[in-house]
Order: sequence, then structure tokens, then C-alpha cells
Amino acid sequence: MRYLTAGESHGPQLTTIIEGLPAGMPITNEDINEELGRRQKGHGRGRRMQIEKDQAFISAGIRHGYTLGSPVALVVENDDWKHWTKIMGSEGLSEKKAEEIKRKITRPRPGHADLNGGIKYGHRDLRNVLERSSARETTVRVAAGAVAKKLLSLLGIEVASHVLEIGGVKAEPPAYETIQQLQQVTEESSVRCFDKNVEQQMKDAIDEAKQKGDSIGGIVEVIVEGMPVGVGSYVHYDRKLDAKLAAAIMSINAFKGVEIGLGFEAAHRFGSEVHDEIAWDEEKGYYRKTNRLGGFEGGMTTGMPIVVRGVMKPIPTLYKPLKSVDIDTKEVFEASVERSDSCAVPAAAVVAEAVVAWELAAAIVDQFPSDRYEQLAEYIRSYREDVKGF
Ligand SMILES: Cc1cc2nc3c(=O)[nH]c(=O)nc-3n(C[C@H](O)[C@H](O)[C@H](O)COP(=O)(O)O)c2cc1C
Ligand SMILES: C=C(O[C@@H]1CC(C(=O)O)=C[C@@H](OP(=O)(O)O)[C@H]1O)C(=O)O
Repeated sequence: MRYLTAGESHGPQLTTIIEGLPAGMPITNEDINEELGRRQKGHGRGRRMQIEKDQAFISAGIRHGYTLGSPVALVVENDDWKHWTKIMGSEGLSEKKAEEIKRKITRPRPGHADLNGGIKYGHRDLRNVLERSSARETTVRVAAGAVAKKLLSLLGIEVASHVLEIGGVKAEPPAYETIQQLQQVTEESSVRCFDKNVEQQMKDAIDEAKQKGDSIGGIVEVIVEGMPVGVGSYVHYDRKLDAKLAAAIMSINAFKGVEIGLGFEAAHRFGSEVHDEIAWDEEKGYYRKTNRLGGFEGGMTTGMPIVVRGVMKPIPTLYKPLKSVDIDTKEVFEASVERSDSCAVPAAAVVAEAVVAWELAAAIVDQFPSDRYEQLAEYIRSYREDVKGF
């Protein structure tokens, strides 16, 4: 499976085209819209989220709630676009008129893509960079992820996420009994944190940063239960599924690091404190007594829950500006800001779920190729039986 996204932050719409889904898989607008709504929430978001009410329009590949096997195209309109039609040049402005608008951006923000992107493409109006580098693009990645999540869920695989840390305020690891409970509790939290004791502290940290004109980052964790054993590969470096998850997390705007299982903590421990002992019983088949390796050995799933963490840096657009250099005048300036998120870690947790779900669904479709959804479901069911009898 593969997907592409297109669209600018203040353009008319964002689009994704998904290719390779089996035919006959049930999927509705609501499945996708629910995920889009989850991504818009979270304490610390800026004014833009009050303007947008993200909804997916299915323009291809699905009929009467089932995939056709043809490419699926999903569109999310930008409600903010109506305020930007002139600036975005959608009305075919003459050069003279564009000059009149005088909204050319020549002041790159430290930490954003503005300067490197401008140099790379030769854009002297840095808006041509920021429009696409904006995390607005994650809207349609979540739409594609929603389709992947639906496929996984139909196959008995559930994906959840939660926030472990915001701006130095740390939560206890979640003590959940079922993944559904984890999903429900985090859904009720305005910072997507399972640990209710620190929720207010996290909100306070966000408010304090905002008040100071600053921004803060944090750590999110994605947990996946129900993956069959042996998905991925130890044979080829580019089919190692843990590596694909790491790349997927790193592809989210502002993410600077990834850990699977113990992650960096493994460096401080003996091997006997890191590796998970293997056990077997008739009911479960093989299992691990612990899950310090977060569901992966040898680039393949172990069948234990997948645990992936990602760290998000603080948002680069700051009301309290850092110094930078104007690309036209070469003068040093301090950036002024119209609007920005002060913390988007809770939203990023939903994006992390989406990109992880996508990689897992793609790996399954790759390993168990089937043109029909029913065939795929049967394939997975019989593979699970096989694994039990190994
Ligand atoms: C959900 C989400 C919302 C974001 N909101 C903003 C924002 O309002 N302002 C901003 O400057 N950066 C925001 N970012 C981060 C930038 O998009 C990101 O830092 C930028 O694209 C540069 O990429 P890099 O940080 O990965 O190097 C957001 C990121 C995510 C995931
Ligand atoms: C629009 C979204 O996030 C945007 C990501 C973003 C950035 O620079 O990454 C900048 C902000 O956009 P604007 O400049 O229009 O206020 C965020 O609101 C979204 O998540 O849907």
C-alpha cells in the first residue's frame, strides 16, 4: 500500500490518494471524521483550530461503505481558505496585484522549514515553503491513517496513544487493563494523558509557556495490541518493521527522536534486564513474560504489544521571538507572529497513531497479499492458528 498527500495549509483543500487496499473492506465517512476530530483537540492549540471543522469527503474508491479495490481519494477542505484566496493567488493575480498585497514573507523562523526550503527551491517568498511544511498536512495523514486503523481493527488489531510528558511534567506509565480503557481515558483528557494526577500540571505548563510567548514540546506513546507474530522482516534491512515505524514517527512535523520498548534506557541495563523470556501455554501459544523490547525482535513483531514513543520539540513559531535574518535586506530582526499553537503534543499523539497504523496495515497487506478483504481476513485468521500450533 502507498499514499500520497497534496495541499497547502491555506489553500482550498488537502487531498490524499491511497492505493493498494483490498476490495470489500467496510469503511465510512464517520470512521475517518472521528479521527480528524480527535486530531483537532488538545489544550494549547492556536486560533486556527477554531476556524477548521475537519471533515473528509470521499471522492473515489469507496461505494456504499465498501472499498472497490481502486485508489481511494479523500479530500479535506480548509475553511480558512476563504480568508486567504488573494494571498494564495487562487484568483490568478497579476504580478502587479500580487505586489499590492505585500504579504511576501522574507523573514525565516528559526526551527521551521522556511530558510532551508527557500534556498532549496529558490523561493524568495517564504510563504511558498511554509504553506506545505505546515503540519496542516497531517490532517490527511490522519485521514489515511483512519483507513489503516479501520483495517487493523477489523483484523483484531487496536491502536491507542497517550501523552507521557509535556514541558517537563511527566506522567506515570499508564496502568490500564484493556486497550479500550486506555483509549477511553485518554479521550476524556484535554492533554490525552492517562494519568489524571498530572493533567492539570500539564495544562498549567502549556498556559505558562503561552503567557511567556513561548512554546513547549513533549513525549507521546503509541501502543498497538493484537499484531500477529512475524510481521516485518529480518531478511532485508528495508523491510524491518521497527525501522519503518521509526521513520514514520520521525516524519511527523517537529518530531526529533523515537524509542521502541525500553529504547535508550536499554543502554543502562544488563542483557538479562532487557530481553524478554519466552514462555508457552496451550491457550496463548508462545508469549513473552515481559515486554521490554516493545513488541519487536529482529525487525519482526513478537505478538506482544507494540510500544513506540516519539519526542516532539517545542513549536518553532514563537510570540517571544528569536533573532533571524531577513533574506532581502540581510538585516537582523525579531520575528512577529500572528498566530500559532503553543503546544500541539496531544494532537501529535493522534498523528503518531495514524502513521504507526499506516505502516502496520501496509506491512500486513504486503505480507498477506489479497485483492479481497474477506480473503485477507481469512488469511490472517488461519495464520494466527498456524502460529499457535508452531
Ligand atoms: C499537530 C502539529 C501542529 C503544529 N503546529 C505548529 C504551529 O502552530 N506553529 C509552528 O511553527 N509549528 C507547528 N508545528 C511544527 C512545525 O510544523 C514543524 O516544526 C516544521 O514543519 C519544521 O519541521 P521540523 O520541526 O520537523 O524540522 C506543528 C506540528 C504538529 C505535529
Ligand atoms: C493548521 C494546523 O496546524 C497548523 C500547523 C502550523 C505549522 O506551522 O506547522 C501552523 C499553524 O497554522 P496557521 O499558521 O494557519 O495558524 C497551525 O494551526 C492543523 O493542525 O490543522
